[in-house]
Amino acid sequence: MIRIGTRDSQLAVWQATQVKNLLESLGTPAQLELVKSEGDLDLVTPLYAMGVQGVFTRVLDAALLSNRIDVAVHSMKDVPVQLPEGIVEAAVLERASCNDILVLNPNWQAPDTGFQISAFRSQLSDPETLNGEPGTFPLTIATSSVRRKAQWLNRFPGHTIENIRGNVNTRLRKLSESNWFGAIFAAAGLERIGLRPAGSIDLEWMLPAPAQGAIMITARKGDTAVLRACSRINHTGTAYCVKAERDFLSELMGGCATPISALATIHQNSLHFNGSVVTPDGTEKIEVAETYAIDATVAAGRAAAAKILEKGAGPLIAKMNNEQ
Ligand SMILES: NCc1[nH]cc(CCC(=O)O)c1CC(=O)O
Repeated sequence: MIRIGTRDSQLAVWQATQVKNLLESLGTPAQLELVKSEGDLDLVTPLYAMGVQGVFTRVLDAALLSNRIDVAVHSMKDVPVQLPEGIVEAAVLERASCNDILVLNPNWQAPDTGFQISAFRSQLSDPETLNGEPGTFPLTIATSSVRRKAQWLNRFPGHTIENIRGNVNTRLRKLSESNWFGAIFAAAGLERIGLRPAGSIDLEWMLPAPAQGAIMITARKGDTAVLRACSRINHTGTAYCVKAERDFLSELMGGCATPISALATIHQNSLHFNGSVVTPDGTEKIEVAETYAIDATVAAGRAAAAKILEKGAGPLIAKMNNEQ
């Protein structure tokens, strides 16, 4: 019997249940153990200001190391690139949507100043930078992610960003009780639990967090039976992509508030890698877009990091870290 540790939010339990079902479909019985995390208990402090890595993962790490659970299931983007001593990656499930989406506030009051919501909608779903005048109306958008804030302000410099915290259910409620235009969410988080509101807009132009939309299973190092069972539900293509994205992040990372984005996808025999570094105020952005042969994937993330440093990302990251 494999004991699967998970946070107790609806999304976390859904993800852990996926793992349980997959393991059981291959003949390994499993049960869920629900654990509360600091990231869920403190709903006021923005994540980047909590000052530590792994606010969502630490409690599960402790439960693993003290043998109260056998595996932990995480949204992979919440897992620090450096795993604690004694804990290893056991498997990555096939990635769902990696997009960020804008959920519109159903109670937002349109101003009577000629703001064209339909025109703005088509700007938002346009993957390319627009010619015209993007987002000249000063909207307020909610997110507590410095990465989303940076990319939003880079595209819509006149907008205001408000902080919003909590699991997806809490954030949807806060949005509907606010006067904000909308809030940014990971598509995967809402879609998995059937909460993606009709009319939400996929932000194709916004580059996701490394490993967004992927589910990671961790286990104790050397726990051979558990690691073997998990390896059978690993999705190799996803594992390659998220490894490249997290290698890129770990090569560049200086502080936890650095808005670094990355997305790797596999097409036939190549791995396409897109990465960016944007200053938190949105004024400066450096991007890379590279294609690597699939057999070079082990090095793809580091190669892309070297490329973006060549393009001048180093001083930008250093400047942001100094502002912490
Ligand atoms: N940081 C919180 C978090 N961690 C994982 C998800 C959603 C699922 C995913 O991206 O894999 C979310 C919610 C969000 O960003 O809106």
